[in-house]
Amino acid sequence: MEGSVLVVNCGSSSLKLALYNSAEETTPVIEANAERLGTEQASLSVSGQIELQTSGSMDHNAALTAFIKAAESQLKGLRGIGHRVVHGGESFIESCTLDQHTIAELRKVSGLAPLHNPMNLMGIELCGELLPGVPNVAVFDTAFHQTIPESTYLYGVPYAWYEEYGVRRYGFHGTSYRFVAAETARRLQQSPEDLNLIIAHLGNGCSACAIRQGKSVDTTMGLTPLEGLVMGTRSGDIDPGLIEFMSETTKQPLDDLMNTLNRESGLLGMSGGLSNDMRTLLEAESEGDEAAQRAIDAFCFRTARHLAALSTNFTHTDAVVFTGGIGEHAANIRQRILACWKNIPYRLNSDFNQSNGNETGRISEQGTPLVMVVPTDEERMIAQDTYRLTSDHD
Ligand SMILES: Nc1ncnc2c1ncn2[C@@H]1O[C@H](COP(=O)(O)OP(=O)(O)O)[C@@H](O)[C@H]1O
Ligand SMILES: CC(=O)OP(=O)(O)O
Ligand SMILES: [Mg+2]
Repeated sequence: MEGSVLVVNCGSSSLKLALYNSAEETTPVIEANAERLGTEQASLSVSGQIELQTSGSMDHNAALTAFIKAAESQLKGLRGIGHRVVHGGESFIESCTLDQHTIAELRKVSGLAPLHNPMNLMGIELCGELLPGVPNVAVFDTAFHQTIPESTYLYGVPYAWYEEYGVRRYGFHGTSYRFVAAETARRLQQSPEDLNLIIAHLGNGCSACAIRQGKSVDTTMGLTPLEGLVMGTRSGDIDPGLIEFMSETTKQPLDDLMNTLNRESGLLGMSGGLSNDMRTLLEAESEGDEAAQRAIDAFCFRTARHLAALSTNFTHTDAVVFTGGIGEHAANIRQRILACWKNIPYRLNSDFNQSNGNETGRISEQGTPLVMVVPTDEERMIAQDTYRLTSDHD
């Protein structure tokens, strides 16, 4: 398929941009990676044929604007722009092209992914302004989880809440799971239909997913990307009664409490405000910081507990796969998570683990249950869908 496609992947505090010149390309011609957005320590780095390096105070909008300006000549005559959209609600079950009507529909579910959908919509609008006339495509995190059965996606609440308000578990990071499941099968030289996988996507947002024969059957995130594992700034699972208790005790309004659960909890909150970033916490821990250790220990235990729970979906698990920034790079964290999972004899090969996987991505000893590291590539998936949904000729 002809023409170039730009991919805009807005995470909660990151922005990944990639420009592809054809649908068959596995590596983009230009890549940009912005991290720690919304803080004083934000940075934007680029690889490929443009010059751009910025750091300091920067948000998603400033990073995307700087990139589009710097890459102006390469972005001429784009075939399409693919956007990651985290929450598609019940209306969007697969990738689609965007127009005023679909954008208005998306706005309605924005409150269900407060750290993401508003940024995703900002990216769509900014591209419409700075790159007018180019078709925009939305690729949803929720789409891959459409195969989760009702018994798994329902909460133990009145059924009318689901029927009337769409209260159910949706699941996120689906584009990542779609890529990693296919890539794992390719590396194992097996068909995805022959594999039962548990994938842990550990980045700023963290979730895990049970994939049976290529299809998502269970995942840890829910109605919103707040449920499940301990994350960078998000609490993950809590007792819902905690909200009433804290509201009555501290007289904080609901908005403030939700803000704390989304933006000031997780690794950041548990480390007493030290950091939401695993690299910083590991460094602090190695220097004897007890708060960092406490946060990391809780992160590892909660992750192991959820991975073990997901394994109830299978009679046999073919592989546990780590992905996302932490999953792909933090050997120490992978080792500690598996050490917390005591009823299965996972045994890592320390050379494989330290090098983030052998040639196939294996990190466990041969002859022991298979554990792998498989780097995700959400951008490539988004590019593929964008090529498919836009035409060869304008
Ligand atoms: N070498 C590393 N060691 C430990 N943690 C890492 C490393 N590289 C990245 N990370 C962590 O990965 C997380 C970001 O993950 P990433 O998947 O890139 O983010 P996002 O969810 O925004 O896409 C941060 O906590 C960061 O500290
Ligand atoms: C859904 C989600 O948590 O995304 P991210 O990891 O990019 O924050
Ligand atoms: Mg991410």
